[in-house]
Amino acid sequence: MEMITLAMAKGRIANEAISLLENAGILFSDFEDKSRKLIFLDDNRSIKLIFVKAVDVPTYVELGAADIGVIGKDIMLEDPKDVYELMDLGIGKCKLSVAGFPDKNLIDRSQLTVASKYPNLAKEYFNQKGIRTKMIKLNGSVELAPLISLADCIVDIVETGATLKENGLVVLETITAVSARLIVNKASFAMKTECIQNFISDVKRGLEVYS
Ligand SMILES: Nc1ncnc2c1ncn2[C@@H]1O[C@H](COP(=O)(O)OP(=O)(O)OP(=O)(O)O)[C@@H](O)[C@H]1O
Ligand SMILES: O=P(O)(O)OC[C@H]1O[C@H](OP(=O)(O)OP(=O)(O)O)[C@H](O)[C@@H]1O
Repeated sequence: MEMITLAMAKGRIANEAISLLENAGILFSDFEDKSRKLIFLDDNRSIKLIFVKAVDVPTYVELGAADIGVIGKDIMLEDPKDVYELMDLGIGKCKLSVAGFPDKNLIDRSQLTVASKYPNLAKEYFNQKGIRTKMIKLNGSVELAPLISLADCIVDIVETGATLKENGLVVLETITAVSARLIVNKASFAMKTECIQNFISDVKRGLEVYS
């Protein structure tokens, strides 16, 4: 049988995705969360799991280095790629939000300095509201930016809200809900149709058990 290459990022999404695959009968018995290994085969040797950085997952899939990927919708919105987005996996749930100090009325402002890991998405969001932005692209600890007057507000992921709370910030606006998606390389979908369809049916079944 043909092998499918599946790309995902280590960390929170991988742990949930591997449990979901287990429910679908796709077992990665060799997988260890703490391992530094980057490639794992499933027990049936039909899926090759490769670990890449989250923002690189769509690139691997677009270029065909992976047939399938599991990736947060946030990453797809920030940097859309030419791939099929076939399924909402319902894991990695969080919200993309505008956050800042509770007393800031941002709606009245005509120009804002915004810090974010998602500069394209954030710029478009404020543009649609007629607010001009100076975007500051950060790669982590985004909540720090308003605290040290680097930005008026941030656009970032909020899950429990603990990071905002501990830093004296609040959600000012919710942009969109986010969850992990299954994306597929277009040529792979045409050439490995049966394999990929079988994988998707397994995952759908796994989702029913998982949820
Ligand atoms: N706190 C969170 N709760 C739930 N899902 C989250 C949370 N933070 C991020 N995510 C989702 O999980 C995906 C991967 O997040 P993760 O933190 O593992 O990646 P990253 O921060 O880009 O990676 P790295 O830690 O390597 O910089 C995000 O793109 C988003 O869809
Ligand atoms: O609402 P919460 O449950 O607190 O989760 C939100 C936090 O999780 C993510 O950060 P991550 O852990 O990826 O760290 P980072 O600062 O390196 O991006 C996100 O960027 C927020 O900072």
